[in-house]
Amino acid sequence: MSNDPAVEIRGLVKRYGPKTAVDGLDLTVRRASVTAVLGPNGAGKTTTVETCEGYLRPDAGTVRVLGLDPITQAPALRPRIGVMLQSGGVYSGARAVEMLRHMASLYADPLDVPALVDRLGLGSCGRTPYRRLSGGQQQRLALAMAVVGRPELVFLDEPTAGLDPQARRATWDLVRELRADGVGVVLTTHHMDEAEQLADEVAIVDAGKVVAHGSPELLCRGGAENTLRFTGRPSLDLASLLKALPDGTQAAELTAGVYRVTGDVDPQMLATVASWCAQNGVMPDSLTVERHTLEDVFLELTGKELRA
Ligand SMILES: Nc1ncnc2c1ncn2[C@@H]1O[C@H](COP(=O)(O)OP(=O)(O)OP(=O)(O)O)[C@@H](O)[C@H]1O
Repeated sequence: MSNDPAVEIRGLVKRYGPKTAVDGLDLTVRRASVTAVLGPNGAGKTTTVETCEGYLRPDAGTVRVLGLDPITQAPALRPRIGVMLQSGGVYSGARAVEMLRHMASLYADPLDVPALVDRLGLGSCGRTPYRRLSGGQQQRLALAMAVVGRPELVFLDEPTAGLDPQARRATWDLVRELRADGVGVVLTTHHMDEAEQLADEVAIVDAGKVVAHGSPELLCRGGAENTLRFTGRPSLDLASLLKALPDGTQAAELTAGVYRVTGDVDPQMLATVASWCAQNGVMPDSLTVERHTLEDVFLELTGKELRA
């Protein structure tokens, strides 16, 4: 398999009239990995993904998908990618399984349609016209259509929005299998747990730019300091504790006997605090490490106000 990136975006700009939806965005997506694109409403995620899919022409910058230009080399690219749109993109009168079979027939080496129908729980609605499917069934059919051709790369726009927990799990399992089979997956989501569960890389987009990019672990470690809390007797001498800890660490007594230490919380810090407690005859009733979640990092980077 090629080591070239699955997607390479440099300086992408996309405007709708006076509105700049994407504003100089850079992003590289590796092959055989799952990249989650997160961002507030209107951040430019769908616009970016649709540019990669060849539905939108960039106003500036370059986009390469599997090494190809999605606009000028669309005929070569289309058979190699799978696309699941937010709106489904399926003819409304078509029956679910017929549609999927038709899609499969367009590819040289498609997945087994009955097995896929079974996987995604679409068996009972196989003869139902698309417009009569429930929202969740439409989502699952759109996902099946995106993957049936065994693409090298799939774009999934909010694949689990509105799905029940079972369908969500089935979708996650399918995404993990795609990655294991060497498929690159780019998904947009508003579910932080989905990104934490599935993504090898997370790109946080705000106001048309990538404001953070890395593994969920890296973002949670680097984006914000973590916290250690412990309880002991009131009025401990925190100045002496801070002397034992690295520069930049902070400590506070939140309420009588409840302490918070903020900084680079690692095993060494934990050991230092425990040893300081031992030297000072303090028996902590509790000692907990509070890690920042992806949601904390997301809110820190993109703010807490609602977007228009
Ligand atoms: N066809 C269009 N015409 C005019 N403005 C548009 C069009 N499509 C998107 N926009 C605007 O561009 C900006 C980015 O939209 P986009 O759909 O890419 O955001 P998003 O990050 O996918 O949002 P969401 O999370 O709500 O799906 C928004 O301000 C949106 O209103």
